[in-house]
Amino acid sequence: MKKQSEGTAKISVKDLSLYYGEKQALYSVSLDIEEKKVTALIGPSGCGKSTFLRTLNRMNDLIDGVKISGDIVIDNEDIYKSSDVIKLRTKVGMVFQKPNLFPMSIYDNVAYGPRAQGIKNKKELNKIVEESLRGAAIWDEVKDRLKSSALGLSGGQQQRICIARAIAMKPDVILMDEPTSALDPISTLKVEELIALLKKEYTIVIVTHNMQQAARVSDKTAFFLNGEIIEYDVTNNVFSNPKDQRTEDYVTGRFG
Ligand SMILES: Nc1ncnc2c1ncn2[C@@H]1O[C@H](COP(=O)(O)OP(=O)(O)OP(=O)(O)O)[C@@H](O)[C@H]1O
Repeated sequence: MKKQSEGTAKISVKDLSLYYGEKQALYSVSLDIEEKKVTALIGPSGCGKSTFLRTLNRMNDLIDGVKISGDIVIDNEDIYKSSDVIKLRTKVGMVFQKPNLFPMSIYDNVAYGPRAQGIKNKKELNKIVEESLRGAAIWDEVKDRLKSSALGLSGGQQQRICIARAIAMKPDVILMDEPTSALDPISTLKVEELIALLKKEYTIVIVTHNMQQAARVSDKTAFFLNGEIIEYDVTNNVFSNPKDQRTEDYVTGRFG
């Protein structure tokens, strides 16, 4: 039973099903995602975690033959009924598995989105770039080389620049699809520390294969299996006191 004392739902998903052509990938998924918390999506390969994540900013719309039913309400607005996908993707930013910076300077990468939105004033752009890099805990490392190529940074630094690029759009929600799977342990730790800072301001949903990571960074965890949510609870309960045998088997490493 869901307790009423829990935080406010920023995102409310009801009865969401998704098909890639004939193949069903999500089965009537319902989930309330709390504001300014970190929600982890875990489960074995192919269970639908990334598919689910991508529905939250309509990234699946870009794939041919995708059919979606159900509702996703963000801030009282059904995102599949409103047609303004650009506005949605500004509000719900995304960070991918591999850093995907543009072959341009650090500054231009972070300023890219704001410029595309029409911001041209240099002072204003400088402010956004600095605030975003500070917000992504990488300002001190790059402040003296803002005009150098972003691709000259380490993978971990590049991923934090990707996070800065997302922050520069002033989103409410940041989706992260296995953001540390391509990183070494020290860079992973830095990104995890950053996630802990970011949740003061943003609602974060993260897909991870790394169970320790889910346990370290998230407040709530949803366990997916074959396109369904098997268990969704406070992270500590999912890992220490799971209600479903399948969750227990997964978190204790019996399959996956
Ligand atoms: N573009 C696509 N076209 C067709 N089927 C797809 C597509 N993307 C994903 N699928 C299928 O949908 C199911 C769910 O995939 P999804 O990538 O969401 O799982 P996942 O849990 O994120 O897996 P992983 O942990 O391996 O990334 C899988 O069976 C996958 O093969």
